[in-house]
Amino acid sequence: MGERVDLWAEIIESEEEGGDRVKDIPKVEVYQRRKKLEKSSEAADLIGAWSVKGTRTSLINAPKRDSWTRSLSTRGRESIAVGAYVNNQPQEKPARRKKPAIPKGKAVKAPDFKKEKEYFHEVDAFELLEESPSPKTKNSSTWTAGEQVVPELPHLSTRLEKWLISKNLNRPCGPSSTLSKILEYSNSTTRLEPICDDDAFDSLALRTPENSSSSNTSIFRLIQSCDDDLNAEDVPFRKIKTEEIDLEDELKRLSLTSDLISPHLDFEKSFCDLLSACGQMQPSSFMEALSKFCEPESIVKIGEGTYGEAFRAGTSVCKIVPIDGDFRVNGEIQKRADELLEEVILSWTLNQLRECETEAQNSCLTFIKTQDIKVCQGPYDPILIKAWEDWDAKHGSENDHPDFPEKQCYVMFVLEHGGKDLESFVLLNFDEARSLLVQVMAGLAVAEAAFEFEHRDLHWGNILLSRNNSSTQHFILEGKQVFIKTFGIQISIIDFTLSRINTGEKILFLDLTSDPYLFKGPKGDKQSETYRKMKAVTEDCWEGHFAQTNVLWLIYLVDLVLTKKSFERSSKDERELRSLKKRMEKYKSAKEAVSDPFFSDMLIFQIS
Ligand SMILES: Nc1ncnc2c1ncn2[C@@H]1O[C@H](COP(=O)(O)OP(=O)(O)OP(=O)(O)O)[C@@H](O)[C@H]1O
Repeated sequence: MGERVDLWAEIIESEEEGGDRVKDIPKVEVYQRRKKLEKSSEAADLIGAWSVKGTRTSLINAPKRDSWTRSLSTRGRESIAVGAYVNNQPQEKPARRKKPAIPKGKAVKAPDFKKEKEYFHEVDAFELLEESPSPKTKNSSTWTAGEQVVPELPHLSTRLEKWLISKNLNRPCGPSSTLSKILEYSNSTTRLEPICDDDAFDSLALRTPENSSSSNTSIFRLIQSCDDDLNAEDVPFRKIKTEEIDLEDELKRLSLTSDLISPHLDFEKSFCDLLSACGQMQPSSFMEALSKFCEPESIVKIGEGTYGEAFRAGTSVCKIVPIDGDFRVNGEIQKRADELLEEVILSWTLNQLRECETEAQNSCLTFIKTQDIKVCQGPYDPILIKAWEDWDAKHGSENDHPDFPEKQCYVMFVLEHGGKDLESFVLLNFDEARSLLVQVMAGLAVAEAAFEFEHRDLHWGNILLSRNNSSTQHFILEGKQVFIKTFGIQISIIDFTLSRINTGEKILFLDLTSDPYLFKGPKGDKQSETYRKMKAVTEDCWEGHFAQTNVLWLIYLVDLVLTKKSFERSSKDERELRSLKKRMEKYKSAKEAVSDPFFSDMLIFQIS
């Protein structure tokens, strides 16, 4: 147990002595959209304020990713709570910065903040002045949620947050429940309804624009259950519930152990939500998590990205992404729990497309299957380090050697093995090339129809291919059953970091305006040009739905097949590809492209 401290005394002391220091801390903005960071200036300042740990490099002196290829780093995933908006029209291109419409046919109820306001007034009145008489709260923040504005940030949370941030303390999630419960209250902008029903997580993972109701906005505020009989690990989602909090009691127990305190209230909440979304009460060790999928000794590294290291574990692939650390990894600021939470939700949402029930309106197998997601903690296991070093010796890693401290946290995505990426996959003939194009196009069309999905980063590293014995694949697009000729090729789309989706509850997207470097890739390079075209199409309104971005990536793909992939083909085949590309330029969505004559003899519509 850590040393006992008097929390209020420390808060007061830090506000009195360290006024400047507190001022230097980034202001806590609750439930507001994240401020954009210019990579060069503001981000650098922010990074400078953090402690940056020296990183070891790989064995082979491979070139590290340059700033352009590393450009994902400053992106902050943002989301819009669908329920907060009232525009119920089908989505057209919205005006710049206008909030997008919610899915069709959903009644929207504006959140009721009255109760919270009353509640916080009560909290403020609750002898806080008596307990902490001197310092004044200088900055009162503004909460925004949809169109609602609640102009008072509760006194309690403001001061606690500042103090905690200034302490930069560690935050093991589980035991700090006393504080996190209070934070939960302080940060909440939605009704404090219990979410102890069995469907709490189902509603998070399985809601679609078609079946969602606007009432369940509280699903992102899961609090861990403290039931003693729950196994700490792998708690089923239905066991997650809210607790009734006796605030008076909590305040009386505000003398906390210093090693159980979060550095950031919102951060703590995100981390807890992330754990909840992964069905955990606390992070697992790597071995605990990995041993469910394979003999740990058999683990081999198979690939790497800017953020993720991919390992084969049995028949699955584990992509490990470090999070929340205060030092850079591979030259990049580590992603935060809230960003990963969104990627987790996005992955589970896309998984729903794999369910091919009779009443399904949209279904396909094109997006990689997410089998499990776990939060892990600890340094890299020696087995993983060996696998990393073996790969480095063979391929020369662009990433840093994985030296992580005891408290490092990660998200581990357990995915189906999707095969080889398009960059290295050898297409044998025109039929295989057509199969690639039609499957990507149909998959995007299905995801557009189901979730207004846009991938936004469909370069050849994010399309995996494998061969199998089947000749067709089943899709359902807006209720229509379609069989697609595959010529024995199976496509899997991965990496949803930049993707935009409407889950029915929320619109999840990444504000790419915060990453100007993404649009500064080399002139004439197809991938860089595609980012620039996306920017033109969206007019930097990244939260909006512009299915045309999917078409831009399809055009990129046709270009790539024509210019970068060599396979057996005739000049007629090339002509067909070129005219497909031309026609594509007129389409506004992948759904429109389905009816292109290029694909007609590959699609077999089932007449019901
Ligand atoms: N399910 C999978 N099956 C096979 N290989 C995979 C799978 N997932 C990832 N990989 C391999 O790992 C590499 C890195 O994965 P991914 O692109 O998802 O990581 P990332 O860090 O998000 O990348 P980026 O740099 O684009 O952000 C891929 O290019 C691929 O080679």
